Amino acid sequence: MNTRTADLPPGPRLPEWVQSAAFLSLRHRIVPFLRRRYGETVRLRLVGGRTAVQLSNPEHIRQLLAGSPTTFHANRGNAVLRSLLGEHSLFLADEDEHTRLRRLLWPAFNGAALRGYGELITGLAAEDAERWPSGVPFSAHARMQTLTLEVMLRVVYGIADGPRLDELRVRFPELLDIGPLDLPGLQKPELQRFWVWRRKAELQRRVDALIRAETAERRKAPDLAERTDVLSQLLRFSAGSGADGLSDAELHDNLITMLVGGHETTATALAWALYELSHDPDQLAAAQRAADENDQKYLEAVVKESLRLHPVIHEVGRTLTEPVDLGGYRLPAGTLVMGSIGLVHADPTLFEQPAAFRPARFLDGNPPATIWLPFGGGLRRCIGAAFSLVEGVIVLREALVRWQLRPAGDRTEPARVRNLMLVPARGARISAVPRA
Ligand code: HEM
Repeated sequence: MNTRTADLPPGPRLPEWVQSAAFLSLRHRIVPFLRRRYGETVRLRLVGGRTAVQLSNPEHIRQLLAGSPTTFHANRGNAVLRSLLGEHSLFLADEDEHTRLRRLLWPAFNGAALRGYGELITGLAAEDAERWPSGVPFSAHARMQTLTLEVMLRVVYGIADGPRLDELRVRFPELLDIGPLDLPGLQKPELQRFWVWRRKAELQRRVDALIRAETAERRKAPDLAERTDVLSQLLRFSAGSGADGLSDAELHDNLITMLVGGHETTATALAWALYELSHDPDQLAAAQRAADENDQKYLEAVVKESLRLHPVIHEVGRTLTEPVDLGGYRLPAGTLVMGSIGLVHADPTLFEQPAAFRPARFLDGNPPATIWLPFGGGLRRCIGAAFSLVEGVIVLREALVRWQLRPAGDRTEPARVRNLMLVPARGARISAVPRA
């Protein structure tokens, strides 16, 4: 390895708070600039004296993601996420705790389990597509958010019609809408007795109570053995794993984690896919043909290309527990090392014409996993990756067999940061008329 023992990589000299604020709110614009200005490995200084290093060379990112879990911690356990997700979240766990939780959650995401979700998702996607407005511009992002929330409620949580479902439909989006004003309350629980933070804390308590009530009922459900939703499967697997099974608190925290990790991410990927197709008659015709023939491979390529061109998560990070040689530098313990998914996906040496939307690039054998990174990688690769691809294929099929898409504006929609994700800044507006 080309290791220097000298300093950290070069990077901007602006004050920490400027670098942090810029990175938090404009990362997708700043990161390409930093790459051009300082090279493929760049240092950032964040508030609290924290050093971050951004990698854009795929081989360095591969080393980051394949690194030992004792050296490369997710360490996402900052107060904000901990307060929202709960201390037993897979997202926050490291080393043995992470391995154990992942083993207990995995059976609900493997191939056999995924096959069981298809029918339910198809029903929800078809029902939604039947209700699209005709000939009137609408936000594909808002529409897809409503639909993927419904998938979460019915397919992941397995909640049946009734007052609990109605209430969660309203409360979940409120809970997940986290603006800058909410952050102090999440970081300092003592503030939760006051002002807007009190309302958010009450909301979280109410959601917690609803999930606990659902879980308690489901445990006793007479049809638990036959149910295919994620929660029911986890309850069954857990009961079968003896004392080592998921505790109630672990189950609860990871249900919230799946909601946070899987709802808006999938909605965003689908919204961009519909937006891109609406602007490209040839790609739309190819995708419609695939929908008519139920060519799942092609439809999956559409979702994958959407995630390449518009990665929802712009970078994936690990914190070093000891010094590591990476990217040509000896990085000290405590450094937050980020692999830039956005830069790799936009690299013309890796993807021909990277700014073009071309699903076919995913047909003749996938691009190597080291350069298509929307779900991160290594032992922590997104546990819901296959789930969201299955969902994406079904939702696209049900929409495209029914609707002719049309653009509702020019093709210049930028992304903006929302809840740590990159989402379409203007909602990915499209219009649709029934297919002839
Ligand atoms: C297009 C949709 C999605 C995208 C782009 C996405 C992206 C990601 C990324 C980048 C990570 C971090 C991986 C890493 O650190 O290497 C992650 C982790 C995770 N995702 Fe997703 N995700 C999506 C859908 C889902 C769904 C549907 C679920 C669950 C139902 C889910 C649950 C999780 C969980 C629990 C983790 C933590 C995994 C771990 O630390 O072991 N995600 N996701």
